Amino acid sequence: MGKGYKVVICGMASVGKTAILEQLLYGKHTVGLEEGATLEDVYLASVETDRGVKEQLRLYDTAGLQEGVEFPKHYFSVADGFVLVYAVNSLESFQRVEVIKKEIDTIRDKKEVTVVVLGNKTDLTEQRQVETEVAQQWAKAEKVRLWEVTVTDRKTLIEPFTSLASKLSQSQNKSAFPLPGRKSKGNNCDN
Ligand SMILES: Nc1nc2c(ncn2[C@@H]2O[C@H](COP(=O)(O)OP(=O)(O)OP(=O)(O)O)[C@@H](O)[C@H]2O)c(=O)[nH]1
Repeated sequence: MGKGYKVVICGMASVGKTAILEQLLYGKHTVGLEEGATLEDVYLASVETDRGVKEQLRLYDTAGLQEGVEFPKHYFSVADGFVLVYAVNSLESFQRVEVIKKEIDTIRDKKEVTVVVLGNKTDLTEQRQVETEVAQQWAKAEKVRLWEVTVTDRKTLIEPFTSLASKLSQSQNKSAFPLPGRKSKGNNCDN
């Protein structure tokens, strides 16, 4: 078992942050049910990386951001990673993710953080306001990975969190004990 990582889930209100976590971890969210707005909840998850190692993630489900309210800065000091969530049926929620990503970039000089982006609610095809192509181009320019997902299909949620856990463990291993002066021969034993 590896060390734990703190991951903050953020985005506008009602994009499905809580639903994603409940569905991913317990497979039990029923879409469309009215839920109270989140203040902050912490979920503990054990996620398998692409190397087959289990990593502990502490997932902080944050309060949905309201119009004109900034993302609380104290999360920046605790987070090892971020999951930015928008809903594909809300252009405003995508624009909000763009803003949060810029804010995260301002702390990157001081700290290494991993960011992944989820475009949720793809089942609402008729209501789509954010095109896949536009979102993916933005993600490419920002050098982050973006997945379109829907809580109605739990399978879509697995890969983003596996990828996140893998990136977190890679980046921390990279920075934990650098070996000055040694060059990788491409086939080194690191496990
Ligand atoms: N159709 C559809 N509805 C979804 C999906 N994901 C979430 N919802 C619904 O959207 C509503 C809001 O979901 P929440 O998980 O409460 O959203 P949130 O982002 O945690 O909201 P706050 O706690 O206010 O920040 C709920 O009724 C969910 O069932 C989805 O993929 N498709």
